[in-house]
Amino acid sequence: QDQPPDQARNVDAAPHGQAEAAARRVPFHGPHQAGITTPRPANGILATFDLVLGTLDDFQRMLQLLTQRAEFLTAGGPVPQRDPKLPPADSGLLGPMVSPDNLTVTVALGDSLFERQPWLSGLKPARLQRMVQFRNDALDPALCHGDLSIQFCANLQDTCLYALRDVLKNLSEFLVLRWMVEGSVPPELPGPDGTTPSARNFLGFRDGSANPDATDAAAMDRIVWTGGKDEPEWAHGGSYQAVRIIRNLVERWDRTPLREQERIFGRMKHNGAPLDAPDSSERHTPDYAADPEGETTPMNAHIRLANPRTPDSQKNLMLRRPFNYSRGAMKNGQLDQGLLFIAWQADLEAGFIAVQEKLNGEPLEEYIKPIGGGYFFALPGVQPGDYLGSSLVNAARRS
Ligand SMILES: C=CC1=C(C)c2cc3[nH]c(cc4nc(cc5[nH]c(cc1n2)c(C)c5CCC(=O)O)C(CCC(=O)O)=C4C)c(C)c3C=C
Ligand SMILES: [Fe+2]
Repeated sequence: QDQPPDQARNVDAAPHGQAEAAARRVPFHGPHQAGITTPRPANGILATFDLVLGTLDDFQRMLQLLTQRAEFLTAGGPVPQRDPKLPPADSGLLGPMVSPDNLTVTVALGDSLFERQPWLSGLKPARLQRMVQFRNDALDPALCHGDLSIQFCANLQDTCLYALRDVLKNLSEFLVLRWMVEGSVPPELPGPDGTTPSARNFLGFRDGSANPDATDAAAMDRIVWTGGKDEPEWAHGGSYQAVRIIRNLVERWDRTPLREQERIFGRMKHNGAPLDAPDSSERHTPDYAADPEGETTPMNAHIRLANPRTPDSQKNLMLRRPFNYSRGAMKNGQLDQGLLFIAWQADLEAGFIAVQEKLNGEPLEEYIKPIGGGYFFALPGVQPGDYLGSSLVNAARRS
């Protein structure tokens, strides 16, 4: 239903005909948090925070407040009007009526929180650890780690920024912003043949072609959601988040022959098809068994290293949900562009870490430079009336 433009700025700000998109909601409540297997909208922010907490009560209060703000932001509604002698209730970025705009707010905890807070001792998810440097990394400490990560995704970047500012304002007592990266992806829209091509990254290749099907609940239970006796009971239904800020050396890439670019990824640039079936489509499954020496798809091609498609490599699957970022120019005159890589998995070691170890030394390294990121654990989902992380707080009270 149309909103008057002066009442709903994120409807007003949307391109003509997009008002319906601004009114769309992604349910906040459920067995798992939204923003992981839900469709990726065009914009995202990954922000991490250091927490200022004295006691477990503070932690509980912080989680309750964060849940309340996320409930409001993802559902939308009128902004309370206050006495003008007081600061306004919000930033005003979206006007007096906030539209949900497909916003998701996904909350995850970092290793440092569990290591520092005595009342969380013994409750850390089994695979959560501090990200260490891989061989091609040039990590900037100011862009790494954090006690808490919040991923904001929405149709419009204004909506993500509004949500971030709302959280900063309402939780200023507990949260200190550590670093953040804003990203975007071209909208994934069905083409003339009815199929939906994956968005392209800043190296010009389709990204996401071989992702597992996020609508397949059984596959997600296996690949994305934590469970099983290895993990503490409170953590069931969560997911490990691997975040990497990966610069793309785009000037060097743009001077690289097309054939070489395609051999580096193992896919055709124009349609994303694997090299062994160049006229097929990005959804075609490559047949590496028919190419044991790597004559068609080099053995060190990115996709072949990342997923050799053997029975054994099934355990290394993950769900990638990245955004492109562009942050203007660097002092040396190069573009500051790259991939805000975000991957979700049930087992961080078998997923991201094992795959990154296989990718170490790949030819793509000449064109990319990881500069930051961290590992986090997304809390299980929340039901109405409850708050995010209540299972952890209850476990901490029992221990
Ligand atoms: C450790 C995990 C991975 C990192 C880091 C990574 C970085 C990275 N990837 C691209 C571009 C593409 N990646 C593609 C496929 C792909 N990548 C990973 C993992 C990491 N990538 C996996 C598991 C896969 C799927 C492999 C498969 O199952 O066949 C592709 C091909 C299209 C697709 O399936 O998405 C591209 C293109 C960049 C640019 C990058 C760092 C900047
Ligand atoms: Fe990749």
